[in-house]
Amino acid sequence: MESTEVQKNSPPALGRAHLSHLPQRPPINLGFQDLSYTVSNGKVSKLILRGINGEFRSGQLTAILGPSGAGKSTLLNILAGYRVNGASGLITTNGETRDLKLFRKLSRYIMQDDLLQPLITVQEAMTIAADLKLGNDINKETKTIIVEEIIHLLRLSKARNTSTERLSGGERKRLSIALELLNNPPVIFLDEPTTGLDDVASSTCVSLLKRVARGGRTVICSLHTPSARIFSVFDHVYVVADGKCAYQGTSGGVIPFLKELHLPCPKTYNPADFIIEVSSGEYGSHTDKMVTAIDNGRSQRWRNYAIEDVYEDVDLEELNTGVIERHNYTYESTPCQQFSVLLRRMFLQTFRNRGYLWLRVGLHAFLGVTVGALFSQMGYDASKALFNFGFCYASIIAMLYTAMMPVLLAFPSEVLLVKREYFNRWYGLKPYYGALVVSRIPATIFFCLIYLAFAYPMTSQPMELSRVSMFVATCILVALISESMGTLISSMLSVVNSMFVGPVAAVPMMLLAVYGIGSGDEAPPLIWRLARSCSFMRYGLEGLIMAVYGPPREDLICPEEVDYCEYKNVKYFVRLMGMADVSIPVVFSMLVFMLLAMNFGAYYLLRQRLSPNYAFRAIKVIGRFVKSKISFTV
Ligand SMILES: Nc1ncnc2c1ncn2[C@@H]1O[C@H](COP(=O)(O)OP(=O)(O)OP(=O)(O)O)[C@@H](O)[C@H]1O
Repeated sequence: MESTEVQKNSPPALGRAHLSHLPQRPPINLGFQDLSYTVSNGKVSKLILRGINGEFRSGQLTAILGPSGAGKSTLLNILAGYRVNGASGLITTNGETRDLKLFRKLSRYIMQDDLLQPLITVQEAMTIAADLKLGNDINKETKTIIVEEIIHLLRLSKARNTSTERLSGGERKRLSIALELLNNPPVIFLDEPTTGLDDVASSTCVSLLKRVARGGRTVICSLHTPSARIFSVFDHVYVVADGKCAYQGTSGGVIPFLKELHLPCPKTYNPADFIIEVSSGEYGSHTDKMVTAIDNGRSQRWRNYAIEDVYEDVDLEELNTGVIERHNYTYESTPCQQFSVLLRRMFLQTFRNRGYLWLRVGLHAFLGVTVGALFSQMGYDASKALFNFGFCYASIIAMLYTAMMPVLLAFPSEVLLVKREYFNRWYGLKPYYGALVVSRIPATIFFCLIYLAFAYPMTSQPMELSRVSMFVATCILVALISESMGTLISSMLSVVNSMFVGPVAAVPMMLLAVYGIGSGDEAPPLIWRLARSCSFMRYGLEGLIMAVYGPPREDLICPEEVDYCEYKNVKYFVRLMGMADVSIPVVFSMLVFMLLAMNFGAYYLLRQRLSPNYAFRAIKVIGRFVKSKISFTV
């Protein structure tokens, strides 16, 4: 109903005016002078950008071209503020020194790899992004109109109900751009937006970017080798060669520029290919000549050469009023709104992943039945008390692995997505992390219950409500802590490293949980007692033993065929396990404390991964230095 209304409202012709409902932003001209960038990998430093200059203007579509390894991505990363350390020189916005913090709020960076949230449709992705990025100041109807305008502009109407993982390469690229257009950023950086697209898709994508630029935005793309047709669409071309500026001006100015340097472009040749080949040294070393002719980017001589497309009609003032400082670039939505939108998105993705959900249901049921069968009816059997202890131990190990492993597998990829959204200021990290934790709780509880629904009755554990609740609560807490431990580990590591570190880090936890058990009242040495108090598995095990054997419990039943049952008396058994002094409130307090500590740790590491503080940057530098010292050249 709503969408038909919007379609009726949406203007038939597409153009700049279509984005009329977007929040207004001031135009930004981005300049840089004597920009250099050095990377140091411990042993040697490498100068990648060498004192280059340039200006990228509002309303124009700019291409950064150059041979492979020339420094295009580096320049883009530095201008976007994605890389800061090692850069020197002056970067300006509208003639004033760039305030990086403010600039980050103004600009959006669309990376090459088109990371998109899975399991949601294009329409849902746009609506969720609009809720996050446009906040409550804009009403629902206006948000719908904005979403429709952008969907039309980027020609995504046909794919609106397609899930993001089923989109074609071109559609993914256009959706990435559409998502970032929602709050009308004045500066948009795109790292190789045409990579992986065929000629037609590349051409469509670049034409759309030009229309976006015409709306008063500064659009800057790094490109590899554009076709002649695509090349001619760009208003401004900036060629990087060996870290220096080899040309800056219009695309039409390339041939005369090279002709002046006695480098005539063959008639049938693509000027983009030709200038890249010349600057990569294929026709001899002409780079220095080009750099001198363009004064390493200072010369504006070719800036307006043969401009065919007159865009004075674009009323930038009308669309973009005010100066940067007058705009409020804090998050458009409150942390509570961000939390609720993100939670909605996470629940939607969880429920959509039906196959995976059923797999987990099946695996937990299988595990419950297997463990239940292995320890069948041992709960009241005095001759099998030690085995029943084994059941409790097996249960916390099952909770550890079933909760931690999925996180270790999925979270490293999720971090890359979060990095993109966080860098482009969709939301703050606190609402994101809060939503992440809350969204996982129902599934974790549900899977725990499936396991216990089989394992607990099959092993004939006591059916008193208080004991059942305590057993269930302990298992759930252990699963939640394990999940947070998975997040903590995988927030900093790749999938491969997480999958190695996670299980290895769990081993000491498991060993410490049972260290010294069986020695009765005799306490282990202080150091081991301290180490044991760091293991959440220990408290988990104590919680489960107290749930099944804690006082008041009558003696266990000694089967007739057994002559003597040493552990008939539950109190004696508990004392022998070294758990006579275990206090249930302490066990639960420690589990809750460890859950909080693990989550704070995971949040802190995630924050450092996304925006490292000085200490973490120093650790990274030291790490790289150590790595370079211990690396051997074969
Ligand atoms: N952290 C780093 N350590 C060492 N060298 C680096 C680092 N980052 C970039 N470089 C080097 O800097 C040069 C420029 O890299 P950059 O990625 O900017 O090139 P590019 O022009 O985008 O290349 P391509 O078109 O192949 O992507 C390359 O030679 C690259 O090896």
